[in-house]
Amino acid sequence: MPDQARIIDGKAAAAALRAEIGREVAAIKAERGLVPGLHVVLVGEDPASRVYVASKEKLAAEIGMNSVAHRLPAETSEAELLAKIASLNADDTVDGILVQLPLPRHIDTGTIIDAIDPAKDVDGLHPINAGKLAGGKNGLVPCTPLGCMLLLRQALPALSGLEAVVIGRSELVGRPVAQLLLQADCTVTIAHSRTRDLAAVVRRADIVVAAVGRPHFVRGDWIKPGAAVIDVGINRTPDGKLVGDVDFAEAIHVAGAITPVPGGVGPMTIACLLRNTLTAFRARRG
Ligand SMILES: Nc1nc(=O)c2c([nH]1)NC[C@@H]1CN(c3ccc(C(=O)N[C@@H](CCC(=O)O)C(=O)O)cc3)C=[N+]21
Repeated sequence: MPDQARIIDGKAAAAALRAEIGREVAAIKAERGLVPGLHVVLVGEDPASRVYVASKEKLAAEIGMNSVAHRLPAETSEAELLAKIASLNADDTVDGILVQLPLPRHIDTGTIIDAIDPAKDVDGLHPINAGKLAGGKNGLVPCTPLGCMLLLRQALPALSGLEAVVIGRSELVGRPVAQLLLQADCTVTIAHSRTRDLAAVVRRADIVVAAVGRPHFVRGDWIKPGAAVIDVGINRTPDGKLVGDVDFAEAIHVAGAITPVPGGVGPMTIACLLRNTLTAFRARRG
């Protein structure tokens, strides 16, 4: 075995995926005069959210989509946000709606997500889409889990029968990525903060997906030699550096393949948002 893991280049994979979507958008425009539309709604001034929304807006525009960011003040009421969503639901030129999370505390996230037309829910968070995923019938699938699977398929020729351990059980990542791994015929374990002897559970895994939100949480000696490691964590250290949930410096000497942070799952998440917008366009407008 080589003494260093293959680094899975999410930045390159995301650029290739965006280029492919861009070609499809151009063909739709040429053949039908239609432009898929992505609308991102941001409430408030959270600096990280502003950066993410600007990046989504820019990348959607770059591939020729109609890209609109709706920036609403922090004091926007739940009723006002619901009215905004209702108007986007009713607008036929809107294919994808993403409400950037987290929302200000006075707005109930579940109420807002439930109000999005499931056919336009490019985040894949609406209970209809989550329910379809749990039943193995995909509607719109959450972007980060989709990105994880695309990166995993680059690292491994076949997933069927492999042991996968997902660390984290969030609605946004842990649960949906576990469903996708199950669809790929992996044997799936969802581990979390109450899991006993987590290190021993992770050591069984041919595939590790770390989505806990704690810097350097997964240690090198938890990794089975040769395993594929997908690091979903985006943690900012006190000195402003981005680090994942996996101790990369340790894990790289044990894993067979590993995603870096930055440059791994993050860029794929945004590329998959654009892919979902195209998927929603096709499902709605043929
Ligand atoms: N409704 C909703 N859907 C989301 O999908 C959603 C959200 N809200 N709220 C916040 C989280 C976070 N998220 C990221 C997307 C891309 C990068 C990304 O591209 N990261 C770069 C680095 C960017 C940097 O330098 O800050 C990288 O990992 O290489 C990170 C994080 C989507 N989220």
